[in-house]
Amino acid sequence: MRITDVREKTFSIASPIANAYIDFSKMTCSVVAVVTDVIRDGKPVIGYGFNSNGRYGAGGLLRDRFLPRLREADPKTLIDEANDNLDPFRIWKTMMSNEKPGGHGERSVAVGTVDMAVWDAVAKIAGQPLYRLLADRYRDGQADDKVWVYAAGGYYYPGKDHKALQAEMQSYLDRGYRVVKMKIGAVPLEEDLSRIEAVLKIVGDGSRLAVDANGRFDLPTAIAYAKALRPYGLFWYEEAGDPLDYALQAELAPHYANPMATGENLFSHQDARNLLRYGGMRSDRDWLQFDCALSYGLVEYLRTLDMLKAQGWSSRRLVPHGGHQMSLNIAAGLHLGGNESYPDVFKPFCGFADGIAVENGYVGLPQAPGVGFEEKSELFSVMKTILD
Ligand SMILES: O=C([O-])CC(=O)C(=O)O
Ligand SMILES: [Mg+2]
Repeated sequence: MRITDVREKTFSIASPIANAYIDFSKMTCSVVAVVTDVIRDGKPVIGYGFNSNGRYGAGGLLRDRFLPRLREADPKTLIDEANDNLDPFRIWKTMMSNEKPGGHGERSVAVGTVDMAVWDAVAKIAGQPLYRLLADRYRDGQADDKVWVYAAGGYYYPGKDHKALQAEMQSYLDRGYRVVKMKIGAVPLEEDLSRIEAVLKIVGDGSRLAVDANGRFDLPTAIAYAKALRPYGLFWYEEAGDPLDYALQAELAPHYANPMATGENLFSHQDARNLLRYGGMRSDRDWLQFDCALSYGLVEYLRTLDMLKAQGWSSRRLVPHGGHQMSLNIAAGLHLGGNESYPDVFKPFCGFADGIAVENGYVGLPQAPGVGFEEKSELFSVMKTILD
């Protein structure tokens, strides 16, 4: 068994939306295909992966360093002999050879993208949906058959008034979501409060609305928002300050007793550990949003899960950023608290398999082998062009 080809192609996911920190007018996304010589249903098994929104495609890093290392490796060193499959851990080690620790930068995006494709291939070779394979290997066969998801949107874009924001949120509720998320921090506090109140008129209760500042605030601004948000009893207050400013997060906590969330821009288990060591995050109410696709993949995410356990955190406090099917499989197979969903933005990389509806805030998973990309026709028709 061997990898016969591995390819990357960069796609545009540009749109006019903006959060408090960036607009997405030039956003791109890498897709990777890992082609194997294993035949299933008369065809070679091909694993696919892509990187999450918010970080740009990693084609340069992939072409310069990570894909050549895989191509040059002795195929025998990439195999899991016990399971007669590819070995994601050995593949990860090969990709990371001659890489110094620390300063994680964005190579974690490149490696995370390949890692997704490798796990997709591994599950296809095993003939199982990925979440079942993960539950069998790591959770005594116990998988969740549905996953809690929330609808992320509420972006700023030119000309978007309260009415449009309310219509967007109403449409998420109409599609079965119970909790929605909106952006804050790109306009003055008073204006954000009026946007929030407009959305509360639609969702009814603060416990059904999360807000996301995308790391925009300094400590005084984060505290001013905390004080203003507190009475609403929101689902969570996300990424108030710079993702690496653990002291800010810790100093904010006493000002905000309600749940907070952060972690989407921490790309390694060491950075995640620093958040738990120094960020004042509270294991009884706060949420952690590490996204495997941006942070060295599931091989690294398993280390993060071990670290979390050692620090006394439940895996149910994890709700990954990114709204992709890979994290949905991880959530179901490894017992996370839920997953993000983007019903309308970042198409076609957002959303779940065709014909699987959100019901009362929960979504099921397709039963096809792999991550389930082939079950999402709009996405797969784009993904497969990488091999043309
Ligand atoms: O706007 C973004 O960069 C995405 C984001 O923060 C989220 O989904 O939580
Ligand atoms: Mg966010």
